[in-house]
Amino acid sequence: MPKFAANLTLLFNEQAFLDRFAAAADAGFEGVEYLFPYAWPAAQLVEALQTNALVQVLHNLPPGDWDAGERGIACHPDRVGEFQDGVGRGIDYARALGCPQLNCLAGIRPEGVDPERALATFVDNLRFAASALKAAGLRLLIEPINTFDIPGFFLNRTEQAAQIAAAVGVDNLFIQYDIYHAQRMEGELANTLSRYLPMIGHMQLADTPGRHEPGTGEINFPFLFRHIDALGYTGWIGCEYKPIADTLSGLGWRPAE
Ligand SMILES: O=C(O)C(=O)CO
Repeated sequence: MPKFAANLTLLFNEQAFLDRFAAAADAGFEGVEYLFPYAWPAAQLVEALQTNALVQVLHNLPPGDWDAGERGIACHPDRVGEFQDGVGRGIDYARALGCPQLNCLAGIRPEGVDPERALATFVDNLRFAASALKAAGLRLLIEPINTFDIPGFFLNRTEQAAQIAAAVGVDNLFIQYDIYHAQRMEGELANTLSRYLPMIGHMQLADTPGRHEPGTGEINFPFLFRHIDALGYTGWIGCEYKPIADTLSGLGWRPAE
């Protein structure tokens, strides 16, 4: 049986970030994930986890300048030193938070960098990161992301991720399979899960269209959860969706009194 984690980047975002831990616990979650811990002292996050009896199941390595539109620098040949420094920072936080795995965002291939060079850079950076994480007892993840949400993102498909993981050739690199991204990019959810499950270290979910909660779009989650169960997946599934009520209220909708 998989375990569901609250993604605090997207859920409970009517509350200040540090208050979302209590909201997640009140909602019944036992695990949380979020994009980046780096804006907060690790001690504050540890307190939020411990106070609410939560475990941290995932966060990302530093992504470069997120506010400037960067979505990872792992495929950027001119940022290798910064990437390696980020690996150390990501490990420091993971150790403090008790987080067992880190996702490495591939990044958007820079203008003028050919795909082969971007791929070679990504593979080398993953090999460096996997070695450093292994020494810390951590797993490294790579996540295919759809090109509608992040045009130009370097990693988009499950088979591509599997080939990259094979090229890196380490035993602590796994795929972060986001059901939402996979549906938008390739479909074939059940068969892909069956084929790649041994390489999948973490899952995330949202429905599409809209990236809202299951049951609001085209994905048959009851079937998919039964399938994931039958495959024997016992890892975490991050609930990484925008509550549809938030979206509707932004459009002027009000719940019935
Ligand atoms: O955008 C996403 O789906 C992510 O999980 C980024 O880490």
